[in-house]
Amino acid sequence: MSEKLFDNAEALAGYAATRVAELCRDAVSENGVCHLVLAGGSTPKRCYELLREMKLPWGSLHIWFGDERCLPIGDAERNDTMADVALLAHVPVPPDHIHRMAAELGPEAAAAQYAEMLAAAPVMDIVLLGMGEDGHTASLFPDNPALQDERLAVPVFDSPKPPPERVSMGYGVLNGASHRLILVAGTGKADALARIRAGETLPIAVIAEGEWLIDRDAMMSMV
Ligand SMILES: O=C(O)[C@H](O)[C@@H](O)[C@H](O)[C@H](O)COP(=O)(O)O
Repeated sequence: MSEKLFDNAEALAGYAATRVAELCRDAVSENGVCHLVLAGGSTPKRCYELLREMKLPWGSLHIWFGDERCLPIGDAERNDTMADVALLAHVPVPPDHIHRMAAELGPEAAAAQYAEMLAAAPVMDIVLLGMGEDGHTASLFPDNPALQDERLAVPVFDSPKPPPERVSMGYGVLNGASHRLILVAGTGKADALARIRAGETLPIAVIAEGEWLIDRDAMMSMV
């Protein structure tokens, strides 16, 4: 796995935005289109705010979501709401190129619908991922049955991180993508990073080769 270490979260976000822009341009110049999977949570927000200022072929981008929380449309805690506020409301991605998870329908119905959309979609070009303090990524949490679900999109119940019901892309889609960028910032993530380095197979450790972008706080336990 390739790792880049940053002095702070702002530097990490700045590099991540530049790298995403570069990969998007590459995909569009090669294939005429770029399928970009956004991460949820709080870490990527600053990256999205910086990305929206960049010159990108926005009309050629398709936006997907790595996971979504089963909350009403527009709920402030939804991952697509964060993406809208930080990025999508500010850039001219065609609305029909934004492929939202219908998480408001509940885990099973939303996962079935998104799995159908993914089955008709090409391989994702870029997947952005975060990591939780327990080593989860997207909504694939430790000891959760979703980890063994091989569907393209999977229902998630009993998430230890609220809300308990979610939908997530499965490992097949995440690992089948052309590029993965994993954004890890903050002292809260140091323990999970140390456990992964010690060989623990936390959910994010099952993610295929990717570019790990880590800030100094998250590396604290390594020094
Ligand atoms: O719905 C979510 O919460 C995210 O998809 C989740 O996987 C997130 O990426 C990690 O929990 C890290 O979250 P932070 O970036 O807020 O630390």
